[in-house]
Amino acid sequence: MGLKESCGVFGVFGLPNAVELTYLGLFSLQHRGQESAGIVVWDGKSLQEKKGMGLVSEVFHPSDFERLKGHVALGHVRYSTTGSSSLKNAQPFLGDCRFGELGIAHNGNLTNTLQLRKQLTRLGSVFRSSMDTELILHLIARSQFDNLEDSIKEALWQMRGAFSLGIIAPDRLIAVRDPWGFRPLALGKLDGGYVISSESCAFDVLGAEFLREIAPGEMVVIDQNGVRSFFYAYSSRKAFCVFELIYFARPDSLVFGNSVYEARKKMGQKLAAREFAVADMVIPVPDSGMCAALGFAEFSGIPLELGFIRNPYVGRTFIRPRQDERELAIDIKLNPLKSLLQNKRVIVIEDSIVRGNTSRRRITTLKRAGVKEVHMRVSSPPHRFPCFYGVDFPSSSELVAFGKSVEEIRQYLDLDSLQYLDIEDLKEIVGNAGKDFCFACFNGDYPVRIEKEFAKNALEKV
Ligand SMILES: O=P(O)(O)OC[C@H]1O[C@H](OP(=O)(O)OP(=O)(O)O)[C@H](O)[C@@H]1O
Ligand SMILES: NC(=O)CC[C@H](N)C(=O)O
Ligand code: SF4
Ligand SMILES: [Mg+2]
Repeated sequence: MGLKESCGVFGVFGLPNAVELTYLGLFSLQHRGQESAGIVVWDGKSLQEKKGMGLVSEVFHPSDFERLKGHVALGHVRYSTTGSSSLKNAQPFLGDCRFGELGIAHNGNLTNTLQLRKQLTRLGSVFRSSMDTELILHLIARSQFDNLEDSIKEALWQMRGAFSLGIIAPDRLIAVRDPWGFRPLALGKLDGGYVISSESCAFDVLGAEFLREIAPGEMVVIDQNGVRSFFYAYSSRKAFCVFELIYFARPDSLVFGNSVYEARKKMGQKLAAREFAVADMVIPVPDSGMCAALGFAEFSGIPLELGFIRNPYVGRTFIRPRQDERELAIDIKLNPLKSLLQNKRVIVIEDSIVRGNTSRRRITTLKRAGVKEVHMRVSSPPHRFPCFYGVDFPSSSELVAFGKSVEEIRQYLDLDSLQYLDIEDLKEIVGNAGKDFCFACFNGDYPVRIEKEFAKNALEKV
């Protein structure tokens, strides 16, 4: 995992070991964000927090579980998309207002960030972070309503773009999904309490029961009286992020009504249905190419082999600043199995090619291992446009497929052949002809308008 992620949100209501459970939940969501992590707990009097830079295992220590006690907790793992990767921007983001202390955990990206920041600054708001997430807290605090739930609603009415939120308040946990439904968020039950999570895989680990996904435009309030839910807004256009199914989410999660594992296998099957190359074996690029490769091999009858051996101790390849160090890190992560590959014609299954650096390097190492022909099959269409909804994809000019035909990409990557998943096939796999999904990074059709001047560091300079 590494090049592109989204954040993870996890919360617990009504269980005495809420912090431990949230820690375990965040562990299962680690693939969604590796820059910083945090947990906030309601201890009956106030909100207590622990946040830090790095992985969940690096941020929390046994002593934190002694100090942080309570039955309501909210956690977050961050991959920055608005604002720098720094401690001031670690989440959940806390603030004290007339409704008491609030903590917000956000997955997504607001698309009217600059407009809201200008508006709030004019009203006298003072900011502590450079995140879009902080704007939400200010909007709630400034609401005309005299109760928290209506104030949150009023804030939500002013927000555009992608936001799956967990909000912790005195004795309350609130979960919200934006009306387009860009990012996932699910509700579960554990013993006498409730849990919310970006992905259902975290429920399985805790032994929690998956109740349902929170719906687009829905707000769920959990307190001593149980669970209440209502719709605060409606959009006829839905925009579930199709890339959650292709890459971000874990295969053992259920996202947007789809089993991620099954969806990925089908992507592989669709690729195989259009296959023309003659090959000795199919090899996945671990980790995320695995499920599609299974589907491809099953459909085509070409044997599946583990041509790349994964070093389980290598995580984040992208933090190496220098190109030569990056290449070394890529090589350390996956090593081609020479004895298997020598003189063979292989079909390599990858889930996506973004900048092309990783893929180019992988192909070089395969050739060095003696592979005769490398045919690459990608279980997504070519990435030609940036994402503004919670994934830090590079600008168009950095995308290897931008302005290039598939044949030009093939030449650039030095492949014997290259095929991408057809966008129509992808739409068929996700159901309802893809009408409820966002495909903007593939086709440039942005479901929610983007501010022209937006940049990841836009609030850094204001
Ligand atoms: O645009 P490129 O530079 O060619 O990179 C594309 C690769 O990056 C991602 O994998 P990554 O190694 O980050 O994580 P994974 O182990 O989860 O697949 C993705 O799955 C591709 O394999
Ligand atoms: N990837 C995300 O969901 C990021 C959430 C929020 N926009 C931030 O930058 O912190
Ligand atoms: S642009 Fe791509 S990554 Fe971003 S929300 Fe849409 S489908 Fe997902
Ligand atoms: Mg990969």
